Amino acid sequence: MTQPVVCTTVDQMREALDARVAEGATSVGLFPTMGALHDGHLRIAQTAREENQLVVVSVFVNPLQFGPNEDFDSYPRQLDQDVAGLADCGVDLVFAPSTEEMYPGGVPVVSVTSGQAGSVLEGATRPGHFDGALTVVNKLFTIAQPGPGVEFRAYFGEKDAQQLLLMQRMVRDFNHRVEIRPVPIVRSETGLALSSRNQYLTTDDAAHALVLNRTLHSLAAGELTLEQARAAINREPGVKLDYLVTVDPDTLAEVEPRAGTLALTAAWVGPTRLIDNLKI
Ligand SMILES: Nc1ncnc2c1ncn2[C@@H]1O[C@H](COP(=O)(O)OP(=O)(O)OP(=O)(O)O)[C@@H](O)[C@H]1O
Ligand SMILES: CC(C)(CO)[C@@H](O)C(=O)[O-]
Ligand code: BAL
Repeated sequence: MTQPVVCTTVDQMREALDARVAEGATSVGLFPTMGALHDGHLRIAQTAREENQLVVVSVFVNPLQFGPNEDFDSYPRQLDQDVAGLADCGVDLVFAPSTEEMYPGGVPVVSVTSGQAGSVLEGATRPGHFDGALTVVNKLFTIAQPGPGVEFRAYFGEKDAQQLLLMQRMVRDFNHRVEIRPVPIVRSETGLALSSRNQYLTTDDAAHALVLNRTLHSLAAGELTLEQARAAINREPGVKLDYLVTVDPDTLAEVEPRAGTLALTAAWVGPTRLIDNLKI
């Protein structure tokens, strides 16, 4: 098994990437993450491995996308363990920059704004979150851009459905030369969507968190109305609903539940905020 090359600066990253392209790599897959990798991440890294000659995974806990009362300081950081998992997937390059490397001089003067689509749902509870996520991914697209003649793909999980849609919009709006590859949600055997923040859950929390996926399925099956589904989530001990809506998957406009819509939910399970979604 070959160890990935870990680059901590933009220059190192570009040098390593350019060298591999000069050696003949004709496709590059970029998978942006915040680390604390779980099996869902590793599945995505494997998909990127199958589809590209060169695979780059970025690991960066991006301060710009955290609100002042969110978990930036406590977010799990475990780079050595992450690199070991990525080595098993055959990842070539890991880009793990410091905050100073990504944002020399502090908060960037020029940044990406996510508009109306970034101010609803996740954006309503986490103001500025998507501006931060788009800004860092915009930089990553520039940093890992392999240049003309080389296919460039970027991988995003459907768990973060609103983020995925916004990334697609940014690529269209900024004419980024990259193909966005959506990856289906990876779940535990019990149905819980895998998430780095699941590390915060107690055993009881993890059991109560199953109400999210269970309720999405009941809604999709027509066994519950939206109101009943919201009530079912709020009845679960220790769980407090943020939102449960059905939306048009292309616009995020709220619509009645019907085939072709996407049910999206977010809830606090104890102190931990989780999200999930299901296509109806
Ligand atoms: N269970 C999953 N299934 C599919 N994609 C996932 C899953 N978990 C994470 N991803 C995707 O991996 C990428 C990196 O996500 P991130 O590093 O934030 O992990 P996370 O598990 O979503 O963490 P968090 O708990 O902070 O939400 C995102 O595109 C995200 O959608
Ligand atoms: C895309 C991303 C890595 C940007 O920081 C983050 O929002 C995430 O992990 O989904
Ligand atoms: N998984 C999306 C990144 C975040 O929650 O900040």
